[in-house]
Amino acid sequence: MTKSQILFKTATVNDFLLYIVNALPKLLQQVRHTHFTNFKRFVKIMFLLTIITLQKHRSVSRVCLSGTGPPVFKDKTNGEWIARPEMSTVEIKCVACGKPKPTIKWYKNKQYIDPGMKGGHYHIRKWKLSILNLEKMDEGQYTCVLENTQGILNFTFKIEVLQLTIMTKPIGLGPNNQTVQAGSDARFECKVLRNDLQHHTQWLQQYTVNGSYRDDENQPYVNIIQQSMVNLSHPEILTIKNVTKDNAGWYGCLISNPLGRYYQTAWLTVLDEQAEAVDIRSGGTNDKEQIVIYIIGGVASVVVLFLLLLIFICYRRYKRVQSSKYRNVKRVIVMTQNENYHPYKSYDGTQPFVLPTIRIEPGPRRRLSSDLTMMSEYDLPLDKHWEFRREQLSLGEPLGEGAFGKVFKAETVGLNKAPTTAIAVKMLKEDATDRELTDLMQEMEVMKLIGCHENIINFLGCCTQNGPLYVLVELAPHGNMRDYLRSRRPHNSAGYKKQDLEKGSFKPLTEKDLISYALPE
Ligand SMILES: Nc1ncnc2c1ncn2[C@@H]1O[C@H](COP(=O)(O)OP(=O)(O)OP(=O)(O)O)[C@@H](O)[C@H]1O
Repeated sequence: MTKSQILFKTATVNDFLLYIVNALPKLLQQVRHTHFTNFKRFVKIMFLLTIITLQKHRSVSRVCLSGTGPPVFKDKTNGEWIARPEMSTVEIKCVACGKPKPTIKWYKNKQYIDPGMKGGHYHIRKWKLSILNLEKMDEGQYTCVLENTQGILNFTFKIEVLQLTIMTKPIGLGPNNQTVQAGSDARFECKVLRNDLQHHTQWLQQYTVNGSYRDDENQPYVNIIQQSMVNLSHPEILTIKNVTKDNAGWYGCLISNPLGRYYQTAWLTVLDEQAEAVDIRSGGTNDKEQIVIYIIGGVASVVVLFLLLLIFICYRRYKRVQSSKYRNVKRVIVMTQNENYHPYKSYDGTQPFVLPTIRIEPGPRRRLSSDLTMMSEYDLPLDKHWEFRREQLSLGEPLGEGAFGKVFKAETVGLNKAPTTAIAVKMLKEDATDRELTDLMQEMEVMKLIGCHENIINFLGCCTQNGPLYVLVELAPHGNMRDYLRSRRPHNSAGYKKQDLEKGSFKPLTEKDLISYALPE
């Protein structure tokens, strides 16, 4: 036996034990499934030695008989139970004699193993079955069946795959430092993160000798205050009930197994009742501060709400003022003051006439009587000479529409001392603009300046007050000239031929008519 080997001579079942190797990693590189990062430190590895009990050899014959006979084992792997470590190779053989020469078949757990199957890790060659790179799943019963015409022979091996595991000392977590009030309970916890073997947990309390926690050999002075026992359900937890100031100090958790130990200490701080009282007082102070903070927060919220309300009220008032301003606006038609403007004189071409303009002025808007369906937002200048009372006017059918105005047929009472007179009334459309109003007024002013003539449609008067602007003109009984001429145009558009005109059912214009229109009377 060398330093790195151990030899068991004539091993017996009593040698079935756990063997722990304390070695440098470089000596252990041959062990499969081992990986070491620190090559300087010694490590402990545990091996399990398994002892296999052997069966008696059955009908194994080294010499084959020459005569006819059933299969007989000539050579066979010893034992029924074969244990091999993972990743190793196992080889079992069943060599048989017999005449005729027997055939061999292999079965795993009664399942036939096809010798022609490729890619697996079973290799069957003559009388041998080899299993390469053993895995846990290869465990099972392997049977060889030998057969000839004279008989049949079989044998079953049980193969077991052993897992080799590197085991370590326990790995733990905790305990942590604790701070508790005197009279309450302290609780330490020490978790076992890894443990490969049965472990033992102890809780130790360190004490001082001459003010020191350690002796001359730097070993702590300790008392065992709790350890694993059958009736202790949670040995990893240490509870110290009703702690006093004397309980303050170092506490250690010791977890040990055959490979080593884990030891960690934690400090217990015990607060006395005075400190608690101080704490309560400071807690009271905190409460007061919180109350002050709540009060300030509440007041601030109220102030913010008040400011928001104020802003809202101011905004509403502003909007009201704005809208009332708008409501009080009136549009005033202003005729530019010009002493050359003489509306009652006939226009001689030398005097400029004034253009009406619209000015927006603040002031209450005048409300019209309800019988006037069309409201007027305008203040038109009163021209007493031409102003006609609306009451003496009754509107009739529409005559036509222009670009900005519409014309209605109307009857007047008392105009030019006639009982009733049919006239045309020109007015603005509903959606007229300021510009269209001034245009209509301008048209009216021009007619006033032109004066009266028998060959034109004369201006008769106007309604400017208490309602929309009406411009009263003479009625053209045939409407406008274009429509009048078009409605009497011959259908063939070939011109006015005397014979065509006479044949027509309508009353077309004659050449005489056309000439009479062209010539001034
Ligand atoms: N005095 C009138 N007698 C009978 N019908 C009229 C009279 N004045 C206007 N009309 C009819 O009303 C229509 C519109 O007249 P209006 O004066 O508003 O527009 P226009 O002068 O024809 O066109 P624009 O306003 O675009 O210059 C005319 O085409 C005509 O058919």
